[in-house]
Amino acid sequence: MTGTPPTGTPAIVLISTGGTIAAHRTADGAVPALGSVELLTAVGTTDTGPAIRTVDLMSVDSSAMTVADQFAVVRAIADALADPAVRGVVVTHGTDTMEETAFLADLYATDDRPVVFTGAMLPSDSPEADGPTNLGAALAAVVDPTTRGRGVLVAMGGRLLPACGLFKVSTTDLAAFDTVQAGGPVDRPPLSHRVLTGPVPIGRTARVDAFTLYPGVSPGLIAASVAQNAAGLVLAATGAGNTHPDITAEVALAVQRGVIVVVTSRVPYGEVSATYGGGGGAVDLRRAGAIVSPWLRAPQARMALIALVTAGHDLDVITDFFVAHHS
Ligand SMILES: NC(=O)C[C@H](N)C(=O)O
Repeated sequence: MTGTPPTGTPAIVLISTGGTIAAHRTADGAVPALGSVELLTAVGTTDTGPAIRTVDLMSVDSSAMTVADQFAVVRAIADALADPAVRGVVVTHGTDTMEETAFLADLYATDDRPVVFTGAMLPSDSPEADGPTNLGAALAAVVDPTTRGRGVLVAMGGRLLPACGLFKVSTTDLAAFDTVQAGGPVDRPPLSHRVLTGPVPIGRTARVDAFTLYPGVSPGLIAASVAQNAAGLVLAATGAGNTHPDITAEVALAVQRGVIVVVTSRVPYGEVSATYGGGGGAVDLRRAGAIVSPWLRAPQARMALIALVTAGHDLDVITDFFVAHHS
């Protein structure tokens, strides 16, 4: 099943980036050590499925990934899919930021071929390592006809979930991910309504900061971010998108300076909506010029805002984008 078939021959492309799936335990903590060929060896499959072309892209803990690294992953997927003989792509990735990179890849996914991210919660040299099972599931998902056209998927702990709306729910469980909308995935806009159809950017991308809000949060955090030329801000507000009136006032100032502000929630599940007023409610934040993100939570909203601002989209397009990610 493995090998390095040349461009133009039917194949799955496996891109490795590091993470626990590739990690060995050391005296200084677990660190990535394995490349894609070693990951495949651990799966040990011997069936007669398509050959696998391997790409060792990077070897990092995903918590240490930069935005440039994340875009490099998305470019590697696009490079792989540029070969029409490629059936689909599997990406091995750390779980800490998998919801961000997989969603970024989903934003740029413009054809039906499956792209499946996977990782592990236990290092590869652990007796109960979950990586080989997860990688086997990801490889099987790529050749399963039912995964075509479903956007980027994540195979972990026996579950196959869409990247859109995904978040890490456990620091330890093998089924470490869930989706924000209990009962079903968050709708992705149809391919015909995609706004990120251009090439995946190379070089500088827009700076977007994200803050979790809480009682007593200082509006100065937002002011400092604006002073440091953030192009966008994502606020993980309390409840269904609410905060203190002082934050609303600072948001209004940021918006006046051309900063795009997206309000989401620090609560894991459920819709964020403009329901409450009182000066700090999502009704007020929206009046101050913020966009309310109904379903995308802060890590994914931030990736979307980085991609949309970098592509030069204006406030109307960006507002429509968030609204289109509905239930
Ligand atoms: N389970 C994991 O993969 C966690 C690891 N720190 C990473 O994200 O790379």
